[in-house]
Amino acid sequence: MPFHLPTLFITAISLNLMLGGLMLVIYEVRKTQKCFFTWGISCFIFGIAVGLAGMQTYFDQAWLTIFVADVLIILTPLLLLHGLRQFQMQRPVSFKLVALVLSYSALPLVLLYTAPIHAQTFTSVVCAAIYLYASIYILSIKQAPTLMRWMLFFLFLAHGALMLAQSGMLVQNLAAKSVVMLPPSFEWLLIGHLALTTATAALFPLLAFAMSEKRLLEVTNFDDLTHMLNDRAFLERTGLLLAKNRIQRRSFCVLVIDLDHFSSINQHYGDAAGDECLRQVADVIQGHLRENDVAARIGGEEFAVALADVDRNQAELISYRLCERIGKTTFNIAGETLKITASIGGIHSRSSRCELGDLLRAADEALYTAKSSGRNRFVLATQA
Ligand SMILES: Nc1nc2c(ncn2[C@@H]2O[C@H](COP(=O)(O)OP(=O)(O)OP(=O)(O)O)[C@@H](O)[C@H]2O)c(=O)[nH]1
Repeated sequence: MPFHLPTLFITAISLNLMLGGLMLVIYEVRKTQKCFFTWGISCFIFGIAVGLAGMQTYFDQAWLTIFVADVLIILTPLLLLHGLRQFQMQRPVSFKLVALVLSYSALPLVLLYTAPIHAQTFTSVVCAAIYLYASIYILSIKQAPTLMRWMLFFLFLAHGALMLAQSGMLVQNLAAKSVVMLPPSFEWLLIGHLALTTATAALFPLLAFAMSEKRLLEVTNFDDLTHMLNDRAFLERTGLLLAKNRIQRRSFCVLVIDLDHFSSINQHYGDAAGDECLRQVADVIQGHLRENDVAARIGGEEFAVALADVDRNQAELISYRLCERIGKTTFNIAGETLKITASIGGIHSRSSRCELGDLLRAADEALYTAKSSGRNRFVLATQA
């Protein structure tokens, strides 16, 4: 079915103006994310470029309807790529790459703009190269959710392939005076182009919101210093583990690990050294637990561990190993090696009715006993 070319142009312009407006609205509420401003401008520029290109048959000014239009068409994916770089780096990014590619592309267009199909072939090849590059670039944005990264990869790849197909078709019709004389299948390419632009533009805000959501969860659930769970997340996850244990009538153990005389590390080596020590202790703890166990930093130099489905012997063995491993680890801090010990208080419970608050209180009491009886040891209480 042949399409009416002016209708396609008008649809493309309106769609891009709408998408550009949407991006600017998002930028208005998320001023720190400059990428939305860049993507918005990219949509507007594409709308203007399509408008100029659409005037080819009505307005005999090739420098405007071909040269300027094609430069703007190349600028569109370049700005899209620039926005992705701003998004990835989360800081101002230099426009050097955009300026460089644009000037190298504008030079051949100065020679080609009197031959519309030749100019458009060149423009399509440059755009294809930028889209293909963007498809590889998006895979390097590791902080983006995997599914979204792959969706954008395929969209950019498809856009690059479409642009190559467009240039192939243009090469076969180099004798044509304008795109109006091209076969109807050319219009299908334009429709594909519109569909891909819309899908890509719709994914960008989702990408940014998914990232903010991820960051928010990190801030609320994880400790910045050690990247372990924080006390809030520990209570939440251990509560779930305990509920599961209740259903399966399995025994449960909570350990509270407190570093000994930690204030002296800060006093002798400084707070930064103390921080590094905490990070390394966190690694030691996490390296000794099973996949289903929950470990967290619940206070300054205090950690907690919830062990699901362990009998008393296993709980003792784990407590002993943790104490021994922390005590034996040599911490390399600011060129110096130092040692640190930990005291562990724990509660092993066989009751399916135990409450987390009670278990933590009992573990704290056991910790107090471990500290007052000399430190660098574990005390494990039992709740029937
Ligand atoms: N570097 C660093 N120090 C911290 C952090 N949070 C708490 N601390 C320090 O941890 C120390 C805890 O001191 P205390 O509660 O007296 O305990 P302690 O010196 O380990 O002695 P005992 O627990 O009785 O063996 C204090 O000096 C805090 O400043 C942190 O995030 N980084």
